[in-house]
Amino acid sequence: MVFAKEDVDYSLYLVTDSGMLPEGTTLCSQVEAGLQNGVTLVQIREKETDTKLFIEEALEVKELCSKYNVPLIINDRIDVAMAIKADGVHVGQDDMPIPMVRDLVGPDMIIGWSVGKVSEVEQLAKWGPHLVDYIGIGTLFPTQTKKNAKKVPMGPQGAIEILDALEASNATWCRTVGIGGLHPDNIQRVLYQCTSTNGNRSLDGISLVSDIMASTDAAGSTRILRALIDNDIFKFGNDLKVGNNATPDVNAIHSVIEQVSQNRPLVQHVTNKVHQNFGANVTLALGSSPIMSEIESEVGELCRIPNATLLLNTGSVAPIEMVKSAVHAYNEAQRPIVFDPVGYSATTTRKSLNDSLLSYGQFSCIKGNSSEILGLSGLNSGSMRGVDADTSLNDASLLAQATKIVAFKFKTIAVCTGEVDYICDGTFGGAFQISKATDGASVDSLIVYTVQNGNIPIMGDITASGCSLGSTIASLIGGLSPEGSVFDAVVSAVLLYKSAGKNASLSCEGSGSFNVQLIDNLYQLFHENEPSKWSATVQKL
Ligand SMILES: Cc1ncc(COP(=O)(O)OP(=O)(O)O)c(N)n1
Ligand SMILES: Cc1ncsc1CCOP(=O)(O)O
Ligand SMILES: [Mg+2]
Repeated sequence: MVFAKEDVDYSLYLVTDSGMLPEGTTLCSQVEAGLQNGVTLVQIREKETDTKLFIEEALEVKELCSKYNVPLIINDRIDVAMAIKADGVHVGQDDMPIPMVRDLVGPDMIIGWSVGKVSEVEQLAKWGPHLVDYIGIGTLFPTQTKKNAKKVPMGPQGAIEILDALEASNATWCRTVGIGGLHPDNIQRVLYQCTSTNGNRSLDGISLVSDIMASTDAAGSTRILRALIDNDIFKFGNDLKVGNNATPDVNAIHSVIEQVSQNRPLVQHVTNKVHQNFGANVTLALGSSPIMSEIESEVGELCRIPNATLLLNTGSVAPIEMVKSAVHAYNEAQRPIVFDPVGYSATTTRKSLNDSLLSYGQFSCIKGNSSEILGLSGLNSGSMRGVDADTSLNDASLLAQATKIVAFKFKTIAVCTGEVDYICDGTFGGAFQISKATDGASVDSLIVYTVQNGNIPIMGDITASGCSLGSTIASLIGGLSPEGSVFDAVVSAVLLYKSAGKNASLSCEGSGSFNVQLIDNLYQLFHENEPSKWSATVQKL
């Protein structure tokens, strides 16, 4: 044992598989390319290899690892690990029980365990610090590498539950890596989102097989992974800076509207049928260009148009593959997405659809009614009648807490709508730190803002009024110049929408003319750009 357990660097953990080597490469050439370019830990995982060959290969890889001063872990085969004096072993839930493994390998060898459930964390905490040294949390995303994987991919939210369980059981010694379907397009998002709710813990690294082992340029692939982990390239989310979280003043709001007027964003709507026409008119009233496109092959072009923004309203009937392509394209182009999880938890179908999209992308803003935000926060499974909010849940402190949880869990700006709107910025400026999470900044330390303008019950008498707040937020975020503040844009959008709604409610004659007057008022308030005259108010809770 050359490595002190506490010094092991888990940040880029390569697991091997000779079954996927590209022509002209070998197990050793791929591992060495990884080691030369930033792999910090290696596991030999050769499911199809006979013992004799396994040992020969393990000894060769051991020599390479020693050359680069990187520890070597053996998968499944405790006997081989002991025979070749590897630095550690990795076992899963169906392999040899951990206490037996520790008895065999002694106190110094690193033991890794695959974990996918909170109960497994509770078990490792009961065993105490001398049994499991690190866990592989997964399967995070779908993967072709692990044959007959029993577990449904857990996504970042599943990993957060595991990190929370480690904190709850005070298993401070146990290091963590995520595994399963990890590639350059998702690792920064995973590292960013996967933090414990108390802000103390994030993943210590990522573990992967195919991205390096199946690569025709393993050196180049490793360099990309390394740069992403080290945050040298910052690639996910949007290219807009997040504000300092002070309550936006009239000047800040004026500036947001001015930027939108100048930049005239394209707002791609993937939304439900009821919202399509009204949402397009709201977008036009705000000096922006709507496009109600659900054509998969054009999202790549649309997201690259300057100031393009995606409003994703999951009441949509667009095919899930199209929606995923759109999320992927906008994330890759670093353009904002506003996510409206319509009817979250109203049915199991909607819940799993929304959960799968949420695990698939990074969203600049998540906007929902009280039932949707409560459901997403996990504080309430969301008693929803259809897609309308359950107004019996309008307890201010509960809604504020739910808004904070959603903001923190998804590292987004969360908006919970109702008579009072709650807004919370949980983005931490887009930064992530391996192992350090948010340095103790927790759900509880987030600030919630409320936007009020009295009750406007007629808002509920027209269709798509909630969905069109989504269009408004998307226009204002999308219209920002690079130095603009996303938080200011979200608050401005909520203030603008509530002020226009109030004005329209005072002058209309019924729901029909309210519909028209809401658009008129949005148009007038936007083009006048005198936020000091707006009737809605924002304050820190
Ligand atoms: C780092 C890491 N995490 C998880 C696994 C999976 O182990 P297991 O569940 O035993 O499955 P197999 O790898 O044996 O198929 C791993 N190997 N490494
Ligand atoms: C071994 C293992 N355990 C859970 S997923 C997985 C395979 C990960 O492979 P890839 O990085 O190619 O998705
Ligand atoms: Mg195993």
